[in-house]
Amino acid sequence: MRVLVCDKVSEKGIQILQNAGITVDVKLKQTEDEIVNIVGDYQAVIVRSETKITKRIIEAGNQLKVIGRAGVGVDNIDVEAATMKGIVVCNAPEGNTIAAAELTMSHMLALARKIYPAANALKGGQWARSKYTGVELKGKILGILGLGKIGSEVAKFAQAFGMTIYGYDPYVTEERAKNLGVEIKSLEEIYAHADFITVHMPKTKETYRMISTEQLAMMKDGVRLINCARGGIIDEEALYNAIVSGKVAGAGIDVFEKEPTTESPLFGLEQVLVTPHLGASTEEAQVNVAIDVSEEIVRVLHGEVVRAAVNIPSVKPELMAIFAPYLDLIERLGRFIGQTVNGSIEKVTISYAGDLAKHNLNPLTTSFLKGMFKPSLQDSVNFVNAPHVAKQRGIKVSEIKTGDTEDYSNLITATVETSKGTRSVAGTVLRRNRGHILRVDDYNLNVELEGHMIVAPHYDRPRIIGGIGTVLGEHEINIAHMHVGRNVVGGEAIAILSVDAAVPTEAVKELAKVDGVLDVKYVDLT
Ligand SMILES: NC(=O)C1=CN([C@@H]2O[C@H](COP(=O)(O)OP(=O)(O)OC[C@H]3O[C@@H](n4cnc5c(N)ncnc54)[C@H](O)[C@@H]3O)[C@@H](O)[C@H]2O)C=CC1
Ligand SMILES: O=C(O)CCC(=O)C(=O)O
Repeated sequence: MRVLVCDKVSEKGIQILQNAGITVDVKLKQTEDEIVNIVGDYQAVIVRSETKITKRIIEAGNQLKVIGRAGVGVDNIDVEAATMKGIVVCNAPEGNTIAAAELTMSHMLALARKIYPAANALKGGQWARSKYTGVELKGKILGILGLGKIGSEVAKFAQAFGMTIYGYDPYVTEERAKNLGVEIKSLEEIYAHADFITVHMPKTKETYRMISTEQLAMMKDGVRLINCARGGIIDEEALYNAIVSGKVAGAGIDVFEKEPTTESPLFGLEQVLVTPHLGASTEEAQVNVAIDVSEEIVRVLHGEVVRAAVNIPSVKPELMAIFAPYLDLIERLGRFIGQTVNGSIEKVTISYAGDLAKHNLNPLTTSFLKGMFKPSLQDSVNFVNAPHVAKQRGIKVSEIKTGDTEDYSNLITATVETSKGTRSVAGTVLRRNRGHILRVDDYNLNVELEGHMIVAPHYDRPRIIGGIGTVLGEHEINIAHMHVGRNVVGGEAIAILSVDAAVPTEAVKELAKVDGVLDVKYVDLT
């Protein structure tokens, strides 16, 4: 067996592979074409963040069984293409947490004390003390967006410096935050009060450029920002303008929208401290992630149970035939819920009625959790780690089994309680093994769970559905199906629309303004 190592990883990991009888070829800084030409000879590939494993490479990897990421983010790997080809993608989710949290603190301290411009000035022959007077961290408010592994460590470190921590993470409960000593706040509150803001979430459709001109304007004058997560979460052009205008006092940036890069307008500003994606670059972290990913690769190549795969279910083969359509249905119900609830999730109850209830339903519940977390965690949540992620966030998960199904051979009902209310959905598998949603809260309907959907609770009165249609029409979005559920004439109702294209944020905002519409959620099930 042969492994191709495309980015520099610790020798300790390579030794693990070699000790398992695997031939290791280290070929760094290869172009996509070069990798396409050789990847057919390998069963496994290892990368860090630099090399992109594209669909072309995956398609050329005829013998590929596993792609290992020596680190957390798998956004440089086409996970969907790998999954389609049955290739396991695994990562090393924990080995570099401390390294990234410590780099964040380094940026924070360096920004507070203007270390970078002061050092440059001194080396350039200027002994300029008063120009480089800084601020203290003690007594300041730190806003942490994303309270996962790294965000939580940063919270602990910053508390040791006497900072007050405000946190925002839709997937973390008040209780978990309290245990971390973090006060959960809305984004608006953090923007209004924080002296320092640091981001620690994956790059998703939701987080991409989530800090841009509008958000920067809401921030306290003289705020300092740090991005050691993913390039693009803070809009680079908007940040540049906010620093030039004096609104933002400084920024520490480790990651860039385009990487690698040696050119950026931000590089010309002395208030900006930049590092070339060094979050995980400590000797310790590199040993940790290389060991973790190499052990995982050995497990995959030896056909053993994998621990940190981001794209495979763990269902016994004999149950797979029964479970397959329901695994897909329940993951979609989870994705639907994950995109339509308000507030942080505290409790999940899944009720299984019908023949399914005879089996161990753990994989199905796990599939629901995976779907529910997907909108925020993207590919870093998987069948192996979804229950662990729920536990980490203090979310209570329970299953109820009953033989009675009313009208369907199997009916799955998922109820999610959040800090802001409860949402319940029910679904089943109908013709051609397609998943259908049959109930949302108290409203009965029957809609195929796929593609692009809009969920809009509203008052049951004239002109509202017309208003929704007009907004979609103005955005050239075609409505494929529409279902309206109501219980009392003239009371509250819900509209579920299946549309033919993605709904841009602007259109969602306009839909929310239609008179009588109570809430609007865009659900992407593509
Ligand atoms: N600069 C570097 O070299 C490194 C960067 N990273 C990056 O740091 C980020 C965080 O990593 P971990 O803490 O290990 O991941 P994690 O998965 O433990 O935590 C991510 C957190 O972000 C939260 N989140 C998702 N969407 C959100 C939103 N819209 N608003 C607020 N919170 C949201 C999730 O609920 C989760 O708690 C990842 O993007 C990872 O790739 C990780 C290691 C090194
Ligand atoms: O491999 C690296 O150096 C980058 C680490 C990283 O960004 C991650 O683990 O998400």
